[in-house]
Amino acid sequence: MESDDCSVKVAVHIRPLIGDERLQGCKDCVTVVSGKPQVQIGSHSFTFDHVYGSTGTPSTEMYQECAAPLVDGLFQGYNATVLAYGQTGSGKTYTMGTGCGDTSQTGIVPQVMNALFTKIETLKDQIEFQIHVSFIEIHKEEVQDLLDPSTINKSDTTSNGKVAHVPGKPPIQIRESSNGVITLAGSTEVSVSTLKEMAACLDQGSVSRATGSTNMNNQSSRSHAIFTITVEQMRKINTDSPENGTCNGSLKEEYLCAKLHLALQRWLDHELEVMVNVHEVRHEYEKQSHVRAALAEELSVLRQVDEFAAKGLSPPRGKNGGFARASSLSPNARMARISSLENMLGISSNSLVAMASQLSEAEERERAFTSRGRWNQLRSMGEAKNLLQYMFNSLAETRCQVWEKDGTPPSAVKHLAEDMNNTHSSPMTVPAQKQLKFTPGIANGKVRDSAAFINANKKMVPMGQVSMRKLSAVGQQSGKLWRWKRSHHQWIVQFKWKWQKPWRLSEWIRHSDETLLKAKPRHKALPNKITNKIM
Ligand SMILES: Nc1ncnc2c1ncn2[C@@H]1O[C@H](COP(=O)(O)OP(=O)(O)OP(=O)(O)O)[C@@H](O)[C@H]1O
Repeated sequence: MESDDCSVKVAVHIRPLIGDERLQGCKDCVTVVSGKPQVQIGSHSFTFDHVYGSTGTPSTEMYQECAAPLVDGLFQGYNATVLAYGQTGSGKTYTMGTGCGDTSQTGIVPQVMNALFTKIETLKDQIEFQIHVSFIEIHKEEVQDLLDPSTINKSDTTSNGKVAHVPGKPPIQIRESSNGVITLAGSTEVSVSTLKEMAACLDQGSVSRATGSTNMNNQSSRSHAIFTITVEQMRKINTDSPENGTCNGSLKEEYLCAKLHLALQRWLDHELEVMVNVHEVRHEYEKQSHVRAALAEELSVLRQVDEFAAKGLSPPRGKNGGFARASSLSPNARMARISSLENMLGISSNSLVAMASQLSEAEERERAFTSRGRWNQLRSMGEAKNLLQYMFNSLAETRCQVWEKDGTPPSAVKHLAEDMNNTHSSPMTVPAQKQLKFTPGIANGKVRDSAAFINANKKMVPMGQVSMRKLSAVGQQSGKLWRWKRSHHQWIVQFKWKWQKPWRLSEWIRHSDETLLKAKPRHKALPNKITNKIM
């Protein structure tokens, strides 16, 4: 933790005694070791990266030291999470500044939002930003959407001013896609463009949170809450934005193309979520069913052995290894194992019931998509990426044909290619390379290897002609369901970085452009089906 390279920093925020505690005559039990980020409780010392409050660093410096670097990192392509952890009443809501009170300006989250929009203001001429927020809570092991408009509109206000959730609304599912991305399927993502709009989402979600009182906190938020800010950036081609109508037609076309790519990627993400989920849930369900069957069998053997023992008989030998193993246990060990198996089976039953309902929901959604042709053949994120790559290549080829028809590529396009090259040396707009993953393509090999693009022997083929076995061999990453583990109260604010996708898209565009500038004209017509899909 002491190394500056460590990506996890831990800070302690010591809150003062509050009214009730003073009335009860409570005394501070934590002291800060002078000049060190260290606290002492009795004879124990604990060292952290920072200590705020009490006689440590003033709390007002917490944002600057802990959260501001994360906001800067966000603009350089990093994801970040701020997590408040502590027992009930320890000050998480206060520190994060999400309560509807006096910390709504000084807490971490409002300060993050301020800094984010201040920075965006300074960059808005070069970069187009799209910002989304989502706000969920995990309450009684269920994930609730705090920004769901239907819940908010139909919700009842309880006597303590809090909004009760609409009963019957299905909780959000947490999933890990096959490429390791955790998603909250179906959570509301609100698009915001101003600080005021984002603050309204935070307020609205905070009001909707489940609350109750605990021995330590009259106004305890009885849930884990996650406020996620997603920032997508699209580098503007030049300051004479096509939207201002000051650039020529080709440049504008390029700009629209880039936007189209982004829209396509988003749409595809959504489609995939449906497909990948069914596959993953089914796989997990089957695995869990087998585990459960094995546990049930072991329990039955142990009970039989117990019955035999109670009658003073020895259990049948040689039936299977299970009887021998069970008989070798002492009566106490057998009892302990029986009780732990009963427990495990109880838990497993519950989770199987939940998974069965997830599975039937997912299958239902899958059925709703059956009329959508080739998308239903996709079984993993890898396959989808490959298909997407194929579509981008097709799009690039269309552009190639347009240019061939019009003669040499317009100079604006050359500038665009240079411009996109230059983005790789600009620290402000280039994401961390390490976040990028590359998947080999089905039709043309790697995108980077776009010699295929000019090699007529390696023709691109419509998806319908590509064997699904080949597809699955390429995109073979099996997914897992991500399980939420119960832990202490937590408060998380998350920043997700989505620059990766537009960046990759611009990489593809750039690459196609470079190829076009070098390549000889091709006369191969494009598969209409794919072109239509894109347009
Ligand atoms: N640094 C602080 N200075 C003054 N008062 C504070 C501070 N931190 C917390 N408090 C007060 O302590 C009480 C409990 O804080 P808070 O509700 O933030 O706790 P919590 O950890 O979010 O609790 P829960 O997990 O039960 O929701 C509140 O009355 C809050 O105003």
